[in-house]
Amino acid sequence: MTVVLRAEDYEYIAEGSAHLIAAYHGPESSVLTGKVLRIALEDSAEAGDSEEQFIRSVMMPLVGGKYADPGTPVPCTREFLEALEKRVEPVRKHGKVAHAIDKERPSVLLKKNFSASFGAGSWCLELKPKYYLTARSRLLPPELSEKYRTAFFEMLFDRGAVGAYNPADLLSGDRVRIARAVRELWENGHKWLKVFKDGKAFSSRADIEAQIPSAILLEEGILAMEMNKELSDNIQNIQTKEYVDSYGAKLILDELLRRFNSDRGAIEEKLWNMYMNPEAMTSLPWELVAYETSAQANEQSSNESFTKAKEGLSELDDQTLLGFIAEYMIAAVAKDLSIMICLKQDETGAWQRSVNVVDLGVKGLDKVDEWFTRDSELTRKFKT
Ligand SMILES: O=P(O)(O)O[C@@H]1[C@@H](OP(=O)(O)O)[C@H](OP(=O)(O)O)[C@H](O)[C@H](OP(=O)(O)O)[C@H]1OP(=O)(O)O
Ligand SMILES: Nc1ncnc2c1ncn2[C@@H]1O[C@H](COP(=O)(O)OP(=O)(O)OP(=O)(O)O)[C@@H](O)[C@H]1O
Repeated sequence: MTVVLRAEDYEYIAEGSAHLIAAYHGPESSVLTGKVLRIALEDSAEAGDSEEQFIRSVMMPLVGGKYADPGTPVPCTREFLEALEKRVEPVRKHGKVAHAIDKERPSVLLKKNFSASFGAGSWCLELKPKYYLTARSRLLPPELSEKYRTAFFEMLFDRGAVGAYNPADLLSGDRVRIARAVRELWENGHKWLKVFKDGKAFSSRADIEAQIPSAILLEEGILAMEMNKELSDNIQNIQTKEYVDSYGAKLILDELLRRFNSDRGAIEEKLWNMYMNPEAMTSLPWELVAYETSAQANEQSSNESFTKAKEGLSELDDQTLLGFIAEYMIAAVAKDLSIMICLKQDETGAWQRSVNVVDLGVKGLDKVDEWFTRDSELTRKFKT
């Protein structure tokens, strides 16, 4: 699709470590009104086109097609990206790492603006239902067996990071539990709950309260989550399926690197073929799945099952190993997605509500080492 993009028509919404999102505020346009641009930052792994394909083929069937928008790639010029960078620079709130806009990209993604689905007067609550994953495989050494019982967020909670927030509450479909999770994030001022008005993020809870009582806003958000239990169930299913954990993923990746002469590019390419043919994905064979927690209580049996599973890796074919990695990478996307709850009160006082999901882009294989190191350290530190 070809459209004329002008930097002066765009306002900054937000950014992560890989993309910057800018909303259209220009003259009425059948193509651009109500849309955002998702613009790659330097060092972001994926290109716009492949992200759109990944979201369409892999993530939309999993989260539910009506909740997501894969976007449409549109060509852009270097001049546009330079002008846009100049325009948004003074208001940018960088992610964990600050990156410039990647001016070499030939296209950007045009997507629905889920922070302002109802136009002017829209409020939006952005919730990140992080971190559900618990280990499910025998490819976890016995010394890290705490992971069989403990979800990632609980380990962080133990370090005082997120109060009593529990993503299982947020995704439960039960109003009381959802309220507990949402209020916890609100009261802790945690970044996994952000608020936007007309597509602009607030920088403090006090600024929000000055415009609307938080009790009203949160209540509407909680109700929207309760009414969209189907989405919660879908996200929960992806986050809690039987995956290898980061330790298992690293072992499998190392095995694949040996087979493909240490070429991550070749593995990523094969993985990509798999993403585009999801029916080719296999499920974890029972030999690699643990589940019986009694085995964990018995250290000898646990040691044996780990050694056996680890040795067994070399006997599994490439397709099976790639299938484990593909499913693990998909779970990693699901643990980092955002739910955008858009709300608007009409003249009669009634609220309109829409619930959508963003940040469904594919993650690069180079992340596995980072996740492995962090998970292992966190698990070892937990309860010490
Ligand atoms: O590593 P985590 O769990 O802290 O999550 C990162 C996020 O941190 P946060 O949830 O805000 O604490 C981080 O969010 P911010 O940039 O801090 O807003 C990103 O979402 C990052 O994903 P990616 O590397 O850009 O694909 C996320 O990284 P991965 O999901 O790739 O690990
Ligand atoms: N379609 C959208 N409509 C409105 N706002 C959006 C949309 N997509 C993303 N955003 C906002 O922009 C932020 C950054 O987008 P996103 O998370 O997709 O960036 P990223 O850099 O790829 O990811 P990460 O946060 O994982 O680094 C989101 O947290 C959300 O606040």
